[in-house]
Amino acid sequence: MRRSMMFVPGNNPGMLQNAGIYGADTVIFDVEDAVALTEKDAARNLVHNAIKTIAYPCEVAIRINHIETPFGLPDLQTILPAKPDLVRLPKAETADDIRQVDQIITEVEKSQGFAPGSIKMMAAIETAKGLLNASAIVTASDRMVAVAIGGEDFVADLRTTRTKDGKELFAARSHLVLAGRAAGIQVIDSVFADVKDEEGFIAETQLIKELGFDGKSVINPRQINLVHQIFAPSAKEVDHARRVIAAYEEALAKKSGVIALDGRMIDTPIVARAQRILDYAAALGHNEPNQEGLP
Ligand SMILES: CC(C)(COP(=O)(O)OP(=O)(O)OC[C@H]1O[C@@H](n2cnc3c(N)ncnc32)[C@H](O)[C@@H]1OP(=O)(O)O)[C@@H](O)C(=O)NCCC(=O)NCCSC(=O)C[C@@](O)(CC(=O)O)C(=O)O
Ligand SMILES: [Mg+2]
Repeated sequence: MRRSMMFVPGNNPGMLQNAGIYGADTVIFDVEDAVALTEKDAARNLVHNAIKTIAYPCEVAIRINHIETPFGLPDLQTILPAKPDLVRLPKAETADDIRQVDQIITEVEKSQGFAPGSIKMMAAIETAKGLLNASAIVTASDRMVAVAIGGEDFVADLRTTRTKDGKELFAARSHLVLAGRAAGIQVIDSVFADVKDEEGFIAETQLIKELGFDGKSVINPRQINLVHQIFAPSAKEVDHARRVIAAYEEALAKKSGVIALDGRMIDTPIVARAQRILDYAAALGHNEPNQEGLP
Protein backbone atom coordinates (compact mmCIF):
# COMPACT_ATOMS: atom_id res chain seq x y z
CA MET A 1 0.00 0.00 0.00
CA ARG A 2 1.10 3.52 -0.70
CA ARG A 3 -1.61 5.47 1.11
CA SER A 4 0.82 8.02 2.53
CA MET A 5 4.10 9.01 0.85
CA MET A 6 5.89 11.53 3.08
CA PHE A 7 8.42 13.96 1.64
CA VAL A 8 11.47 14.45 3.83
CA PRO A 9 13.93 17.24 2.91
CA GLY A 10 17.17 15.46 2.04
CA ASN A 11 19.36 18.10 3.68
CA ASN A 12 17.78 17.78 7.14
CA PRO A 13 19.65 15.14 9.18
CA GLY A 14 17.14 15.21 12.07
CA MET A 15 14.17 14.58 9.80
CA LEU A 16 16.03 11.87 7.88
CA GLN A 17 16.93 10.19 11.16
CA ASN A 18 13.34 10.09 12.46
CA ALA A 19 11.44 9.76 9.17
CA GLY A 20 10.53 6.12 9.79
CA ILE A 21 8.85 6.55 13.17
CA TYR A 22 5.64 8.25 12.05
CA GLY A 23 3.98 5.33 10.26
CA ALA A 24 4.05 6.54 6.64
CA ASP A 25 3.75 3.77 4.05
CA THR A 26 6.60 5.41 2.11
CA VAL A 27 9.17 8.05 2.96
CA ILE A 28 10.46 10.11 0.02
CA PHE A 29 13.89 11.56 0.60
CA ASP A 30 13.88 14.68 -1.50
CA VAL A 31 16.92 16.16 -3.18
CA GLU A 32 14.80 18.22 -5.61
CA ASP A 33 12.71 21.24 -4.65
CA ALA A 34 13.07 20.98 -0.86
CA VAL A 35 16.83 21.41 -1.28
CA ALA A 36 18.53 24.68 -2.30
CA LEU A 37 20.98 24.59 -5.21
CA THR A 38 23.93 25.16 -2.87
CA GLU A 39 22.92 22.15 -0.74
CA LYS A 40 22.48 19.53 -3.48
CA ASP A 41 25.86 17.77 -2.99
CA ALA A 42 25.50 17.61 0.80
CA ALA A 43 21.88 16.41 0.54
CA ARG A 44 22.57 13.50 -1.78
CA ASN A 45 25.42 12.31 0.48
CA LEU A 46 23.21 12.61 3.56
CA VAL A 47 20.44 10.65 1.85
CA HIS A 48 22.87 7.94 0.73
CA ASN A 49 24.19 7.55 4.29
CA ALA A 50 20.71 7.53 5.83
CA ILE A 51 19.50 4.74 3.53
CA LYS A 52 22.69 2.76 4.06
CA THR A 53 22.71 2.99 7.85
CA ILE A 54 19.10 3.26 9.07
CA ALA A 55 16.68 0.32 8.90
CA TYR A 56 13.49 2.15 7.93
CA PRO A 57 10.29 0.16 8.65
CA CYS A 58 8.64 1.32 5.42
CA GLU A 59 9.27 1.77 1.72
CA VAL A 60 12.14 4.19 1.02
CA ALA A 61 11.91 6.39 -2.08
CA ILE A 62 14.15 9.13 -3.38
CA ARG A 63 12.97 12.13 -5.38
CA ILE A 64 15.81 13.05 -7.70
CA ASN A 65 16.17 16.20 -9.75
CA HIS A 66 14.93 15.97 -13.33
CA ILE A 67 17.29 13.90 -15.42
CA GLU A 68 17.86 16.80 -17.86
CA THR A 69 19.19 19.06 -15.08
CA PRO A 70 22.87 18.97 -14.05
CA PHE A 71 21.78 17.28 -10.78
CA GLY A 72 19.74 14.29 -11.94
CA LEU A 73 22.60 12.00 -12.96
CA PRO A 74 24.78 12.68 -9.86
CA ASP A 75 21.67 12.14 -7.69
CA LEU A 76 21.24 8.66 -9.14
CA GLN A 77 24.95 7.79 -9.17
CA THR A 78 25.42 8.83 -5.54
CA ILE A 79 22.22 7.50 -3.97
CA LEU A 80 21.36 4.34 -5.93
CA PRO A 81 24.27 2.26 -4.52
CA ALA A 82 22.52 2.61 -1.11
CA LYS A 83 19.59 0.74 -2.75
CA PRO A 84 16.43 2.78 -2.24
CA ASP A 85 13.23 0.86 -3.03
CA LEU A 86 11.84 3.45 -5.40
CA VAL A 87 12.93 6.42 -7.55
CA ARG A 88 10.42 9.25 -8.05
CA LEU A 89 11.13 11.31 -11.15
CA PRO A 90 9.56 14.78 -10.79
CA LYS A 91 8.24 16.88 -13.68
CA ALA A 92 8.14 13.89 -16.03
CA GLU A 93 7.14 15.08 -19.48
CA THR A 94 7.96 12.29 -21.91
CA ALA A 95 8.42 8.54 -22.06
CA ASP A 96 12.06 9.23 -22.88
CA ASP A 97 12.54 10.88 -19.44
CA ILE A 98 11.49 7.58 -17.88
CA ARG A 99 13.64 5.47 -20.20
CA GLN A 100 16.75 7.54 -19.41
CA VAL A 101 16.31 7.01 -15.67
CA ASP A 102 15.47 3.33 -16.21
CA GLN A 103 18.70 2.83 -18.13
CA ILE A 104 20.84 4.38 -15.39
CA ILE A 105 19.12 2.29 -12.74
CA THR A 106 19.78 -0.82 -14.86
CA GLU A 107 23.49 0.03 -15.05
CA VAL A 108 23.76 0.61 -11.28
CA GLU A 109 21.84 -2.60 -10.51
CA LYS A 110 24.39 -4.50 -12.65
CA SER A 111 27.46 -2.81 -11.20
CA GLN A 112 26.24 -3.22 -7.60
CA GLY A 113 25.01 -6.79 -8.01
CA PHE A 114 21.39 -5.90 -7.19
CA ALA A 115 18.64 -8.12 -8.61
CA PRO A 116 17.52 -6.77 -12.02
CA GLY A 117 14.34 -4.71 -11.68
CA SER A 118 14.56 -4.56 -7.88
CA ILE A 119 14.58 -0.76 -7.81
CA LYS A 120 11.15 0.51 -8.82
CA MET A 121 10.14 3.82 -10.38
CA MET A 122 7.32 6.31 -10.24
CA ALA A 123 6.78 9.56 -12.10
CA ALA A 124 5.26 12.83 -10.97
CA ILE A 125 3.24 14.72 -13.55
CA GLU A 126 3.63 18.42 -12.89
CA THR A 127 3.07 20.13 -16.25
CA ALA A 128 0.41 20.24 -18.97
CA LYS A 129 2.84 18.55 -21.37
CA GLY A 130 3.46 15.73 -18.89
CA LEU A 131 -0.27 15.24 -18.40
CA LEU A 132 -0.91 15.00 -22.14
CA ASN A 133 1.86 12.37 -22.38
CA ALA A 134 0.73 10.52 -19.24
CA SER A 135 -0.23 7.27 -20.99
CA ALA A 136 3.19 6.99 -22.66
CA ILE A 137 4.97 7.92 -19.40
CA VAL A 138 3.24 5.32 -17.24
CA THR A 139 3.99 2.52 -19.70
CA ALA A 140 7.59 3.52 -20.52
CA SER A 141 9.24 1.07 -18.11
CA ASP A 142 8.43 -2.20 -16.36
CA ARG A 143 9.78 -0.59 -13.19
CA MET A 144 6.84 1.84 -13.02
CA VAL A 145 4.63 1.13 -10.01
CA ALA A 146 2.90 4.47 -9.54
CA VAL A 147 2.20 7.89 -10.99
CA ALA A 148 1.62 11.06 -8.96
CA ILE A 149 0.38 14.54 -9.60
CA GLY A 150 2.55 17.40 -8.37
CA GLY A 151 -0.19 19.94 -7.83
CA GLU A 152 1.90 22.94 -6.83
CA ASP A 153 4.05 22.87 -9.97
CA PHE A 154 1.06 21.85 -12.07
CA VAL A 155 -1.01 24.91 -11.20
CA ALA A 156 2.04 27.11 -11.75
CA ASP A 157 2.36 25.63 -15.24
CA LEU A 158 -1.36 26.21 -15.86
CA ARG A 159 -0.92 29.82 -14.68
CA THR A 160 -3.55 29.46 -12.00
CA THR A 161 -3.58 28.85 -8.24
CA ARG A 162 -4.78 26.09 -5.92
CA THR A 163 -8.27 26.53 -4.52
CA LYS A 164 -9.93 24.86 -1.55
CA ASP A 165 -12.29 22.79 -3.69
CA GLY A 166 -9.57 21.85 -6.20
CA LYS A 167 -11.51 22.76 -9.35
CA GLU A 168 -8.27 23.69 -11.15
CA LEU A 169 -6.90 20.16 -10.65
CA PHE A 170 -10.09 18.24 -11.33
CA ALA A 171 -9.45 17.41 -15.00
CA ALA A 172 -5.80 16.56 -14.38
CA ARG A 173 -6.56 14.32 -11.41
CA SER A 174 -9.22 12.42 -13.32
CA HIS A 175 -7.01 12.06 -16.39
CA LEU A 176 -4.20 10.68 -14.25
CA VAL A 177 -6.48 8.15 -12.56
CA LEU A 178 -7.49 6.93 -16.04
CA ALA A 179 -3.86 6.69 -17.21
CA GLY A 180 -2.73 4.90 -14.05
CA ARG A 181 -5.62 2.45 -13.97
CA ALA A 182 -5.19 1.62 -17.68
CA ALA A 183 -1.53 0.81 -16.99
CA GLY A 184 -2.38 -1.15 -13.83
CA ILE A 185 -0.27 1.04 -11.54
CA GLN A 186 -1.06 3.11 -8.45
CA VAL A 187 -2.12 6.76 -8.59
CA ILE A 188 -0.97 9.19 -5.91
CA ASP A 189 -2.34 12.65 -5.20
CA SER A 190 -0.39 15.82 -4.55
CA VAL A 191 0.66 17.47 -1.29
CA PHE A 192 -1.57 19.80 0.74
CA ALA A 193 0.68 22.67 1.77
CA ASP A 194 -1.15 24.16 4.78
CA VAL A 195 -0.18 21.70 7.50
CA LYS A 196 -2.34 23.52 10.08
CA ASP A 197 -5.56 23.30 8.03
CA GLU A 198 -6.77 19.86 9.14
CA GLU A 199 -10.32 20.40 7.88
CA GLY A 200 -9.08 21.36 4.40
CA PHE A 201 -6.71 18.38 4.34
CA ILE A 202 -9.49 15.95 5.26
CA ALA A 203 -11.83 17.38 2.60
CA GLU A 204 -9.16 17.11 -0.10
CA THR A 205 -8.22 13.55 0.90
CA GLN A 206 -11.86 12.47 0.83
CA LEU A 207 -12.21 14.01 -2.63
CA ILE A 208 -9.18 12.24 -4.08
CA LYS A 209 -10.23 8.91 -2.58
CA GLU A 210 -13.60 9.31 -4.32
CA LEU A 211 -11.81 10.13 -7.59
CA GLY A 212 -9.99 6.80 -7.40
CA PHE A 213 -6.53 7.67 -6.06
CA ASP A 214 -4.61 5.06 -4.05
CA GLY A 215 -2.88 7.51 -1.75
CA LYS A 216 -1.52 10.97 -1.17
CA SER A 217 1.85 12.67 -0.97
CA VAL A 218 2.21 14.39 2.40
CA ILE A 219 4.71 16.84 3.87
CA ASN A 220 4.19 16.51 7.61
CA PRO A 221 3.79 13.58 10.05
CA ARG A 222 0.45 14.89 11.32
CA GLN A 223 -1.08 14.30 7.87
CA ILE A 224 -0.23 10.57 7.78
CA ASN A 225 -2.83 9.22 10.17
CA LEU A 226 -5.57 11.33 8.60
CA VAL A 227 -4.88 9.77 5.19
CA HIS A 228 -4.89 6.27 6.69
CA GLN A 229 -8.17 6.92 8.48
CA ILE A 230 -9.85 8.18 5.32
CA PHE A 231 -8.60 5.29 3.18
CA ALA A 232 -9.59 2.64 5.74
CA PRO A 233 -13.09 1.30 5.08
CA SER A 234 -15.51 2.21 7.88
CA ALA A 235 -17.14 -0.53 9.98
CA LYS A 236 -20.42 0.30 8.18
CA GLU A 237 -18.81 -0.17 4.75
CA VAL A 238 -17.26 -3.50 5.80
CA ASP A 239 -20.57 -4.70 7.21
CA HIS A 240 -22.42 -3.71 4.04
CA ALA A 241 -19.77 -5.39 1.87
CA ARG A 242 -20.19 -8.65 3.82
CA ARG A 243 -23.98 -8.49 3.33
CA VAL A 244 -23.51 -7.86 -0.41
CA ILE A 245 -21.30 -10.94 -0.78
CA ALA A 246 -23.71 -13.07 1.27
CA ALA A 247 -26.71 -11.86 -0.77
CA TYR A 248 -24.91 -12.56 -4.04
CA GLU A 249 -23.94 -16.08 -2.93
CA GLU A 250 -27.58 -16.66 -2.08
CA ALA A 251 -28.57 -15.44 -5.57
CA LEU A 252 -26.05 -17.74 -7.24
CA ALA A 253 -27.37 -20.69 -5.23
CA LYS A 254 -30.77 -19.88 -6.76
CA LYS A 255 -29.11 -19.76 -10.21
CA SER A 256 -29.61 -15.97 -10.51
CA GLY A 257 -26.93 -13.34 -11.31
CA VAL A 258 -28.82 -10.48 -9.74
CA ILE A 259 -30.58 -9.92 -6.40
CA ALA A 260 -31.91 -7.00 -4.35
CA LEU A 261 -30.42 -5.97 -1.00
CA ASP A 262 -32.26 -3.27 0.99
CA GLY A 263 -34.12 -2.43 -2.23
CA ARG A 264 -30.93 -1.96 -4.32
CA MET A 265 -29.73 -4.15 -7.17
CA ILE A 266 -26.67 -6.32 -6.50
CA ASP A 267 -24.80 -7.61 -9.54
CA THR A 268 -21.21 -8.43 -10.50
CA PRO A 269 -19.57 -4.95 -10.44
CA ILE A 270 -21.18 -4.23 -7.07
CA VAL A 271 -19.93 -7.58 -5.78
CA ALA A 272 -16.44 -6.79 -7.10
CA ARG A 273 -16.45 -3.45 -5.23
CA ALA A 274 -17.64 -5.15 -2.05
CA GLN A 275 -14.90 -7.77 -2.34
CA ARG A 276 -12.32 -5.03 -2.81
CA ILE A 277 -13.47 -3.36 0.44
CA LEU A 278 -13.17 -6.67 2.29
CA ASP A 279 -9.73 -7.36 0.81
CA TYR A 280 -8.58 -3.84 1.72
CA ALA A 281 -9.87 -4.22 5.29
CA ALA A 282 -8.20 -7.63 5.58
CA ALA A 283 -4.91 -6.20 4.28
CA LEU A 284 -5.07 -3.49 6.95
CA GLY A 285 -5.75 -5.97 9.74
CA HIS A 286 -7.72 -4.84 12.74
CA ASN A 287 -5.24 -2.40 14.21
CA GLU A 288 -5.66 0.46 11.78
CA PRO A 289 -7.82 3.47 12.65
CA ASN A 290 -10.74 4.10 10.32
CA GLN A 291 -13.01 6.96 9.45
CA GLU A 292 -15.02 6.78 12.68
CA GLY A 293 -11.99 8.24 14.46
CA LEU A 294 -11.87 11.39 12.32
CA PRO A 295 -12.29 14.69 14.14
C1 LIG B 1 5.99 21.93 6.34
C2 LIG B 1 7.03 21.95 7.40
C3 LIG B 1 8.05 23.06 7.11
C4 LIG B 1 6.33 22.27 8.76
O1 LIG B 1 7.32 22.33 9.72
P1 LIG B 1 6.97 22.40 11.29
O2 LIG B 1 8.25 22.64 12.00
O3 LIG B 1 5.85 23.36 11.50
O4 LIG B 1 6.48 20.92 11.56
P2 LIG B 1 5.99 20.28 12.91
O5 LIG B 1 4.64 19.75 12.69
O6 LIG B 1 6.15 21.24 14.05
O7 LIG B 1 7.00 19.08 13.12
C5 LIG B 1 6.81 18.15 14.18
C6 LIG B 1 7.91 17.12 14.18
O8 LIG B 1 7.88 16.40 12.93
C7 LIG B 1 9.10 16.56 12.24
N1 LIG B 1 8.76 16.69 10.80
C8 LIG B 1 7.99 17.64 10.26
N2 LIG B 1 7.89 17.43 8.95
C9 LIG B 1 8.63 16.33 8.66
C10 LIG B 1 8.91 15.63 7.50
N3 LIG B 1 8.41 16.01 6.31
N4 LIG B 1 9.69 14.55 7.57
C11 LIG B 1 10.20 14.14 8.76
N5 LIG B 1 9.97 14.79 9.92
C12 LIG B 1 9.18 15.86 9.88
C13 LIG B 1 9.74 17.83 12.81
O9 LIG B 1 11.14 17.79 12.63
C14 LIG B 1 9.30 17.73 14.25
O10 LIG B 1 10.13 16.79 14.90
P3 LIG B 1 10.59 17.02 16.42
O11 LIG B 1 11.33 18.32 16.43
O12 LIG B 1 11.44 15.83 16.72
O13 LIG B 1 9.32 17.09 17.21
C15 LIG B 1 7.75 20.57 7.54
O14 LIG B 1 6.81 19.64 7.90
C16 LIG B 1 8.54 20.18 6.31
O15 LIG B 1 9.64 20.63 6.09
N6 LIG B 1 7.95 19.30 5.47
C17 LIG B 1 8.56 18.81 4.25
C18 LIG B 1 8.48 19.85 3.12
C19 LIG B 1 8.97 19.26 1.82
O16 LIG B 1 9.62 18.25 1.77
N7 LIG B 1 8.64 19.92 0.67
C20 LIG B 1 8.99 19.45 -0.64
C21 LIG B 1 8.02 18.45 -1.17
S1 LIG B 1 6.50 19.15 -1.75
C22 LIG B 1 6.85 19.77 -3.31
O17 LIG B 1 7.95 19.82 -3.72
C23 LIG B 1 5.68 20.20 -4.16
C24 LIG B 1 5.35 19.17 -5.24
O18 LIG B 1 6.47 18.88 -6.03
C25 LIG B 1 4.81 17.92 -4.56
C26 LIG B 1 4.45 16.73 -5.43
O19 LIG B 1 5.07 16.50 -6.46
O20 LIG B 1 3.56 15.95 -5.00
C27 LIG B 1 4.31 19.81 -6.16
O21 LIG B 1 4.69 20.34 -7.21
O22 LIG B 1 3.12 19.76 -5.79
MG1 LIG C 1 6.82 19.89 -7.70
